Amino acid sequence: MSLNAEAVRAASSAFRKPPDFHPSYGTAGFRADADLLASTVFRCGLLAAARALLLGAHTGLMITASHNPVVDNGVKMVDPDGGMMPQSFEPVAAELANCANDDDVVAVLRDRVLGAALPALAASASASPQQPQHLTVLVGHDTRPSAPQLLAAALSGVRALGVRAVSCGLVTTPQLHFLVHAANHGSSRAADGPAAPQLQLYYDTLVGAFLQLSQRPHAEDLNGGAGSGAYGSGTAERKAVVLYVDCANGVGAQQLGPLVPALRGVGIELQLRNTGAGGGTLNLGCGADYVQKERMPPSEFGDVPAGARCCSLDGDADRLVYFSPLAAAAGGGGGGVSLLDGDKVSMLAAAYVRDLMGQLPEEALRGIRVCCVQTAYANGASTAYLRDVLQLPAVCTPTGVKFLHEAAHDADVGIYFESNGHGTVLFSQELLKRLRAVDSNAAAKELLLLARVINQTVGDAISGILLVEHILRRKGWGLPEWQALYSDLPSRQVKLKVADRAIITTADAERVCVTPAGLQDAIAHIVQEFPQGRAFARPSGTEDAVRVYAEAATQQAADELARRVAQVVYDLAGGLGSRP
Ligand SMILES: CC(=O)N[C@H]1[C@@H](OP(=O)(O)O)O[C@H](CO)[C@@H](O)[C@@H]1O
Ligand SMILES: [Mg+2]
Repeated sequence: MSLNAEAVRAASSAFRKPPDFHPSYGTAGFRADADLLASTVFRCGLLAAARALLLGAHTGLMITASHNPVVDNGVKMVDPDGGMMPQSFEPVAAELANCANDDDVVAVLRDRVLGAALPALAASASASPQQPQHLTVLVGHDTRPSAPQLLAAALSGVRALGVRAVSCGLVTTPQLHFLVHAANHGSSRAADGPAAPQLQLYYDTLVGAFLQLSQRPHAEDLNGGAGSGAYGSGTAERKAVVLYVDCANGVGAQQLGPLVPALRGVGIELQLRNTGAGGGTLNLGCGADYVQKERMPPSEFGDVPAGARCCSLDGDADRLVYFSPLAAAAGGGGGGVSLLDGDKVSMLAAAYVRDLMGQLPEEALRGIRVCCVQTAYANGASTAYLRDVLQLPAVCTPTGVKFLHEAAHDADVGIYFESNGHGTVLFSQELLKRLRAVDSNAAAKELLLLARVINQTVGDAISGILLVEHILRRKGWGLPEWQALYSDLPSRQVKLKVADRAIITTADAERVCVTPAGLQDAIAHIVQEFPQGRAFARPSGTEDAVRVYAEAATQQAADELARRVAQVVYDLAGGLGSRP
């Protein structure tokens, strides 16, 4: 087998890179204004096909810009295990995306991507599974209007290397990751690759395990079931719970569809809002990012009563936050929300997993490590709860799921969530083996089912809803009891523009600025004026902006701390526009 340079060159010529566009592989892949992206997505198609060839396995591509505005789009690569492409491959991905012309595309692909592997591929037997026609790249996309055009670019890139391209159509990002994993593992692995995506397997796995958990005897409620939860006190008689779901006018609306009847059968009534049917715009005034950052109920929630149980997904349904609308102030001013963000989901999951692990026999636990992974954005109160109450080890990584996921993999139970609601719980193969060996133990059985409810490839809002609802039901809790696990420290996030955000470099999981000179000293100097103060600044990996985070003892102090830190960033890092 050799690279058909002519086929690549010819296909590439239909997807020219705009000369002034210099894409970089950011926190979650390439993202930009959708009009700029056709060449990038085409080249990611080449790259996903090349990775399939290099690894002799099916790979994936997801076209989405997640929580970003509808005019943006983006592309993320999925590896055969359903995880993200390794970070070591990012520089060459960026190099390929930045090639100025078709000849350079061919050269980078041949020399830098396939280079070392081509002789081995050529030497492989003719019927080998590495033959391109036996390998598939699964391509999914979200609801953005630019999706069809970018999908065509992706398919063309994959096919230029002779690899099969299969469109999965409209799917959530976590579903695409799941499908890629399923295509490479277990009974669904077809010799010729998956001809059609197996979404049914996704629902059967997650929802099937959730329903099994729901049927388990309720007498095992871990806290005796004394909460205010709509599930009642753990007795057989349960009231139905209503969960209002903000789908961000994104792909989650359609993909939650199959859950509605399934969950109704076990007393959970999903009320889907912002499904796109009402003409709303993707992520505009709605979605997990909006609710988490603005602390306001999303659009289409005007009639939802104060105190109701609500959650919010982002545009590609890999983030989840819960919330409850607060009563509007007298005089009509809109009430905010009582927010249960990714940190709260993480602590709920950690507390629950810890309880279950405590019920396992000694032999199952020997040498097993449970760990929680957070970023610098995690509320300080959650980190303190983890350390002082749960007494679980905590790891802090840079922003971006790729970092958290990797760190979580180092433990046997790795619980990771970003504050914005992106995360999951990973179980090691060793722990699953031990649990199977003691599966007459009720807690072991429950952990095994949880490992199926929880998407093991990537953070997943659908899977997150099932996890949270299961834990609340088991504990007999409503949102107030969950919220009371710990009280968040008041915090504020702001962003500002600078001439070149790359001049800000950081260390210590982004909690310290290394450059420009003097910035860290200035931030440290300001922070010490604020009781319980903590603040940091870092360049965004998805937007042309610098983000500033601050927390302090009062909201007013957190706001002031964020403003003061934004001012020194503006002064020392080339701020644009008016000074904060
Ligand atoms: C503060 C914040 O929410 N940052 C987000 C945002 O990254 P930035 O690098 O901060 O732009 O988008 C990422 C991708 O969705 C997400 O992983 C991350 O948590
Ligand atoms: Mg997302």
